[in-house]
Amino acid sequence: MVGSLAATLPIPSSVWIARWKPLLQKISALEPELQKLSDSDIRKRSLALRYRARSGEPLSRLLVEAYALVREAGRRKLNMRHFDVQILGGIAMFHHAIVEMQTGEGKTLTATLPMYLYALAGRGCHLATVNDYLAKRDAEWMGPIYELLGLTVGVIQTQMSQNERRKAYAADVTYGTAKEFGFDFLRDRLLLRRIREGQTDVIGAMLGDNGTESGEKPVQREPFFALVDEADSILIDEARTPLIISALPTEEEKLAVECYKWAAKVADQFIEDVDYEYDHEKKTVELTREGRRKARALPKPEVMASVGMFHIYEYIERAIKVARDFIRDREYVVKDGEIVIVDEFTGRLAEGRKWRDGIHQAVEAKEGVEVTVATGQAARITIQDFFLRYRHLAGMTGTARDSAWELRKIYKCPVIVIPTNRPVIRKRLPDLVFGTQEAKWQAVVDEICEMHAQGRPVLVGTRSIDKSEYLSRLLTERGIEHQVLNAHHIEEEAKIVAQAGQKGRVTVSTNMAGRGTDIRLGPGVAELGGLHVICTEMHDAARIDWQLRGRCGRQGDPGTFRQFLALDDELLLKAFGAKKAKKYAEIGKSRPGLFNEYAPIFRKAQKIIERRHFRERRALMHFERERKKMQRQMGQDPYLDTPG
Ligand SMILES: Nc1ncnc2c1ncn2[C@@H]1O[C@H](COP(=O)(O)OP(=O)(O)OP(=O)(O)O)[C@@H](O)[C@H]1O
Repeated sequence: MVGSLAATLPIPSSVWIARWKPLLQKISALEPELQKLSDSDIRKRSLALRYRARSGEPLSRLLVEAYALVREAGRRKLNMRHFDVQILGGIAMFHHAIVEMQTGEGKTLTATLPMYLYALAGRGCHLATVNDYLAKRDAEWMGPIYELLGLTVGVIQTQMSQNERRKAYAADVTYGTAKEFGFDFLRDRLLLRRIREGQTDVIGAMLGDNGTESGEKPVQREPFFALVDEADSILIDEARTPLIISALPTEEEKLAVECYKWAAKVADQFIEDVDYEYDHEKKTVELTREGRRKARALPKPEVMASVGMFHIYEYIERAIKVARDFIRDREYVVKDGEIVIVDEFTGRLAEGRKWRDGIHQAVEAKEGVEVTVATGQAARITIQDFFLRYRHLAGMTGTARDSAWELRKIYKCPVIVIPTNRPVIRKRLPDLVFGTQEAKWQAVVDEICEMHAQGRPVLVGTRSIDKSEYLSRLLTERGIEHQVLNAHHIEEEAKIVAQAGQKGRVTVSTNMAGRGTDIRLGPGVAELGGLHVICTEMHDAARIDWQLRGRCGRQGDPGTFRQFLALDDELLLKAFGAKKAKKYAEIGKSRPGLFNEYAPIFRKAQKIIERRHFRERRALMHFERERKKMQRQMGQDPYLDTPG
């Protein structure tokens, strides 16, 4: 049994690494012997290990030989021999750590080590990625390693049927998104309840055939080992909204749909400070007496006669809030007649996710797409609960240090920082603070032009799709050829990002578009200074800023990055509220030039928001915990009997 490192006090990464060095030496010592073996002998050695694991030998005793075999398989099949630092990362993940390895250090290859070792137990291992494309790419890329070692690989893709999923889960290792793993768990849970409630073949169930009359069976096995890629994104950023499967609408819910639609239509008739008041910090809308009067007077469809005025006020307030705060192509996109949330942290499309408290429906009504009902959840689970169900959990990411406390506290996973294979020579150019947005964007364009003239590739990160497009227009005006990525077409964008290191390339992207794709420098680019990354705004979390900055200077390449800021950036409004933000904006307008002396306030603002988000996540966890406790006492299933 593996001891959990998190049970002990935080121990510096360097101490752990020093402890694991002897293991690394033993793994390396096996190399000459393994290199002499034929492919079929390698497989035999692997199958012998599998036999020992399945006979109950602790996996920790098999680690040295297992990792040596995986290293040899990587060398033979992919021409990539796991670097020593990758072996150390693999050891750490075996011990339930979230490892921090910088961009381009080869996390995909590192993952094969713990995946293989845990897979030997024959109980299934899941590698959770952030999107379908990466799941497929990584499974295909790493497949030859597992195959040589006699293990099978499965991939889960969103559009797959239940049968295809079951097959993929039956493989020794399964790659898929965290979201699909979570939804499959919920669907299985619903199915098992149907089976239990007798809507199924009773004799079949008695024989242990967990299936319905139509032959349906759960797709997943008992959760055993999960390795989470981009662990901070998945375990922290995405953990703020639970995964939800909706139930069929009731009459009441159909009426609610009418109310959403009506409110969306009338929202623009309400005027700020006359009909309603807006609190910038809390982001709440409250109708004034005047506003309420207007709401009562407005004509309404007949069916709404049975809806109380108090509820109608709420529908209107929500519709106004959505009209102001939820901007298309920033907070969300409309894709195939559905609202898809753009993750506010990562700029990535969070398909399948929904805002809570009727906000999602209000946005649907605003965009005129089909309004899905808010209540009637059939099943739900939070990301925290889902991953905590695994017996063994580990993760990897480029940026975990800042979240170490939270990861340790919530997931019981220590964060271990793995040194880079080669020294990092990435350089930070001094931050620049401008008075206004206009001045900032002009300076961004100037810097792009300057770098472009030198032939250096430039990657520009923006916080939202509309800002990417705005910058794109400015660049077109200046005659600079460029590519814009906004996480709409993940696969194509990954290909474009892969080219972002070629001479003279300019790539504008919301922070995370094309994430997980390696940016290799084109010929002659290293001599010019490597890739230059421009960050046009600071994010709500420092971690996200580092994800973007880390895209230059990979694997010891040269590279630079610079942070651009403006005194009217949204970050300040979000952190300090309207009054203080206005003060800064006015200072910004008072004179031309730079305001670099204000640079520290941006980090301060970021810290305020980070703390606020953390409190929100903690509150969600607390609420879920209490709810589950209560439901268990009532004999209910906390994942299925969810209150609306
Ligand atoms: N041991 C190795 N030997 C040779 N090349 C390697 C090795 N490990 C990784 N690489 C190469 O390094 C590159 C980066 O790998 P990978 O995309 O897995 O990085 P990453 O750490 O996941 O980065 P990101 O943070 O962008 O996801 C790949 O092109 C891969 O081929």
